[in-house]
Amino acid sequence: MSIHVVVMGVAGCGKSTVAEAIHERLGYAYAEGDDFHPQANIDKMSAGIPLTDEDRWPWLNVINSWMVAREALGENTVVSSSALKRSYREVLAKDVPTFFIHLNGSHELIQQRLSERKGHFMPPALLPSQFAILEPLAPEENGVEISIEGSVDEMVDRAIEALNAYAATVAATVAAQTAAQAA
Ligand SMILES: Nc1ncnc2c1ncn2[C@@H]1O[C@H](COP(=O)(O)OP(=O)(O)O)[C@@H](O)[C@H]1O
Ligand SMILES: O=C(O)[C@H](O)[C@@H](O)[C@H](O)[C@H](O)COP(=O)(O)O
Repeated sequence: MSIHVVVMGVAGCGKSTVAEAIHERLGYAYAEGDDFHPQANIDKMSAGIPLTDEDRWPWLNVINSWMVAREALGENTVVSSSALKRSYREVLAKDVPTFFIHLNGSHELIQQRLSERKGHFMPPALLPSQFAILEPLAPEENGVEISIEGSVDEMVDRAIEALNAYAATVAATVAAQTAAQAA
């Protein structure tokens, strides 16, 4: 069983930064969720208009298909995707065991990091609309929330520690299944 990670949270929380670090440190196949948006979605966000559920379903399905294809190849994956609502996460995790890492921080801190980011289509003015629909992980969802406070290295270390703990539970499950089959 492969491991599939979605790094989630509002625009500017650090998803791409953390997902790339997981790719670099652990070798998981990596995709930037924004790269799967149709041009119409990019145009809409660039114009300062929040996406609707209808805009997001096809995008979420394409990301899910990418993960499902990698699962079939036995690859581990990490993808950045805002995954703001539980219903979005259900689409992302369809037919593939998915671990969500929610990067959480204050509106003020994320606004500041967004306003300093250069060369990105997402206007900082859309941040309130992202917080407005954000549904944090429920206890029964497969994932963890980590703080984005501190340096990039501190944030990445927290994410990798959480992922390693999850990977250990997956390995233990696989070992138990293998032992049961051999018995
Ligand atoms: N812990 C951190 N400390 C300082 N700057 C950060 C930190 N995490 C991310 N950043 C910066 O904040 C901005 C948003 O991060 P990014 O990874 O692009 O977020 P997202 O992919 O969620 O939109 C980027 O300019 C990034 O370099
Ligand atoms: O569902 C959405 O409204 C968008 O996907 C949004 O959440 C995402 O954040 C943008 O694609 C901006 O990209 P960044 O998150 O990288 O800023």
